[in-house]
Amino acid sequence: MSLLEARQLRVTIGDKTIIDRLDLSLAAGERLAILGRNGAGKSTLLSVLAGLRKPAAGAVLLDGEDAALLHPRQAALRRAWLGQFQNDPFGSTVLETALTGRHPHLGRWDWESTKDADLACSALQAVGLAGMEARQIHTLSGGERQRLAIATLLTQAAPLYLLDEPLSHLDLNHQMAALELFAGAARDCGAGVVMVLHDPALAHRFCDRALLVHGDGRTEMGSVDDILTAATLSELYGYGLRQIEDRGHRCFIPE
Ligand SMILES: Nc1ncnc2c1ncn2[C@@H]1O[C@H](COP(=O)(O)OP(=O)(O)OP(=O)(O)O)[C@@H](O)[C@H]1O
Repeated sequence: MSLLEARQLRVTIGDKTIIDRLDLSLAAGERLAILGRNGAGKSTLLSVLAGLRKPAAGAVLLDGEDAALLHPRQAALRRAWLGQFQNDPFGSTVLETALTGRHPHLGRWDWESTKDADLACSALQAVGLAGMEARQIHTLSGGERQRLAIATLLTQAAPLYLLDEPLSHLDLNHQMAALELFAGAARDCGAGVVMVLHDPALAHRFCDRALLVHGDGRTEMGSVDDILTAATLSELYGYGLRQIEDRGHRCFIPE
């Protein structure tokens, strides 16, 4: 069964259709990149795929069940969603924040267990935040806050990750580390990963398939080898690109 399925999906913002008749299916271990211009509707589509926003038509299935019918807790056990912005209205430590990833797994009156704390600590270690557990989140740098958001997602340990610009605020080293982490989750644990990316070279390197969102209802999907080409991307972004291959990796240089 697919971790994620979209059937004849239509997504609108006001009276504008941004996605029309989209069918997609994501199996365990698969990684899909979503690319498109600013404002094309990538975040809106991702929130529909997460079951956080209703489609205008069609359906989203999470592990075979209609996302619209799932209780938020059930949805959170099936998918972990990384939004573009982190809201921190209250003071909290790094460890407390990472532990919120366990909340969908706990009963109404349960406290987090030692096992939950161990999971959170190993996720913090995986993103290079070990030793910062007691720090207040307001004291973190932008990149550290983004890595904490990723650690919180890993602590949630859902079978499907929906990531909206997971590389925001990250330097090159941490960008590669974050992408390697999700590649490992897909390879070793069979996690499905859908990520909105702005770098087609990283999408080619770290994903199996790509979905191009044109912003007027049209979408194109295919294997990264087939669809991430200078021709398709030049049209997508409205800017001429040249393609370079190096040791199996594909790069795109603006003309
Ligand atoms: N509630 C709203 N009211 C009016 N316009 C909206 C609303 N929500 C989104 N939009 C508009 O819909 C369009 C799509 O937004 P979305 O955030 O999905 O784009 P995106 O492809 O993720 O862009 P970016 O690459 O800049 O993050 C944008 O033009 C945005 O301004």
